Amino acid sequence: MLNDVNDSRDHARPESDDRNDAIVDRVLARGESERDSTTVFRQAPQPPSSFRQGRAEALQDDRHTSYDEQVDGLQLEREERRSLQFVESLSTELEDVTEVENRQVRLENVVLIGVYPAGSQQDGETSLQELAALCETAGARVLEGLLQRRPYPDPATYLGRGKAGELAEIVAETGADTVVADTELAPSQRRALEDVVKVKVIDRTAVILDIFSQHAKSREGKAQVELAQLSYLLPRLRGWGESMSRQAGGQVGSAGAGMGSRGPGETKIELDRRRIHTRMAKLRREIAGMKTARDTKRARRDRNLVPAVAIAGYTNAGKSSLLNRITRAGVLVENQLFATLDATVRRTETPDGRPYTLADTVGFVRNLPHQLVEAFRSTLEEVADADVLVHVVDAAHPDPAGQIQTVREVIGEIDSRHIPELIVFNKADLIDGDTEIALRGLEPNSVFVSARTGEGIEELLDRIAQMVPVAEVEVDLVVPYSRGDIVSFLHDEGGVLSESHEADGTHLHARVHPDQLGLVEPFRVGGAAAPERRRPNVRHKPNLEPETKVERKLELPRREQN
Ligand SMILES: Nc1nc2c(ncn2[C@@H]2O[C@H](COP(=O)(O)OP(=O)(O)OP(=O)(O)O)[C@@H](O)[C@H]2O)c(=O)[nH]1
Ligand SMILES: [Mg+2]
Repeated sequence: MLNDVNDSRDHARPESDDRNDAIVDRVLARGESERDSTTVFRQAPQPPSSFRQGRAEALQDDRHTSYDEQVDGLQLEREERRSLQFVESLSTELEDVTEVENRQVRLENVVLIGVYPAGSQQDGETSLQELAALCETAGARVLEGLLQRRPYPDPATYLGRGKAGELAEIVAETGADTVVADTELAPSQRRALEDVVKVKVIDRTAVILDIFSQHAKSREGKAQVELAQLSYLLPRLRGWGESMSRQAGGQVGSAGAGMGSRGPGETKIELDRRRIHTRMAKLRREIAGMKTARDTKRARRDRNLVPAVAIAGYTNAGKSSLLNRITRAGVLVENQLFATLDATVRRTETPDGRPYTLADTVGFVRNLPHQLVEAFRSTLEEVADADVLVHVVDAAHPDPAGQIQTVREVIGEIDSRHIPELIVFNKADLIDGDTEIALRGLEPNSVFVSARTGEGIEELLDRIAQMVPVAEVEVDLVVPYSRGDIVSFLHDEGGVLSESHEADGTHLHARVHPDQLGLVEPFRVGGAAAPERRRPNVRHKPNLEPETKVERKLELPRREQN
């Protein structure tokens, strides 16, 4: 776990204050000279607690989480995760401050790199900010971010030759031990870049896989992540072991081996391909088995005709917070990317008392590794099988349109574009009027809410209620000619499927809302109800209290009889 054994740079580092000053100086100097195509947006690292605040876009400060705290049943898990982050020293073991400094728990200090084509600097920066948030979520500390403007990445070293040399200097200056590229690197690019910068090089996909492997809790989630990691590693087997052992000094396979190498770590990497294939096949079988159990559960829900609403959206948009706000479910809320990996399903009701299920789901992210989409397909089925998608968007994010597009792409990948979608802009407490107008222009039918303040939640619930399909019952009726009011009522409500006029009255085959069953009951023939089916809720009137509704229906025939 301790890296002082292997890494001589640690010993050579100045005291942290000096180090900060040096980095501040360098960043400022670079900012002034605005060296050609390299942008450095990263500020100097500060002490861990404040380091997180007000920077990487996906992360906000944690000061206001108290309302989550009250309802969150998973504080323990949260504490456990927090303890993984920013562990600076083993202060209980050693008294001497300087020694403590040197005996850092292995925690990566990373430098980020990205390449963007001319004209998309903003995109490049947003993406790099997000990569910073991802790295921090994985437990690393981000020292610097470099962007190079190039029409396309260098096929050999990703960054151009010259920039790669500059990167090597920065890595040496900052004492970084890992470089993270904002892309999916080809295995050969990674090796070539490692040879230049002399430290471990990983890519965005490896970071995301690492977060998933740290956060996976359920058996199914763990199996899915391992499968995704193995399929990512397979084409990268050659050369990986060699560069890893160079970096980690031969330490392999432990949780301390760092980002990109946890989970099925380096010991597994050394397995030959065939054994990896065997393992993958086994995982696939296991996942398929677990999927059957999940399907059964869902089928049971289906039989009860409880409509399903899935909360989908970009990672960190506030999906779990919304679920908590709506159902007081106690779902883990974290100012972290991919806090949620297992779908949580809760039962709740519309304001007029119709039950539906509400599922929290895994967040999406740009360039979500396709191995993960593949592996999480069964979890994503919670989305695919939903009757309504509540698509949560972080209103305060710099690029909400990009997030919406990314989420819709993934929704498309799992063949779910046909599901009615409600766009919900969350974190309304953080935006000003102009932003709201712009967002309304982007998505005119959207709802604005704040899971934090509760603003807009009632409107959201009404809108969901309008979209939740109504379970309907098909009935056969013989209505005496004296009760033409019933026949016209059914016609008005649009539920008549067939109608014929016989000697004993009007024979009707009709679909009725369960609330109307009492009304038609006296005229039903054939006993048992025909199978129920769902259809879109076109007739539902959300403002009607249940009592009023029943009254109205009972009154209607009587009144019109006379
Ligand atoms: N200001 C503000 N912050 C919010 C609001 N809703 C959620 N947050 C914060 O946003 C962060 C992410 O919230 P989560 O509910 O974990 O987001 P998520 O979409 O479930 O994220 P993943 O599970 O990681 O995909 C947390 O720090 C929340 O406290 C809101 O309405 N206003
Ligand atoms: Mg969540």
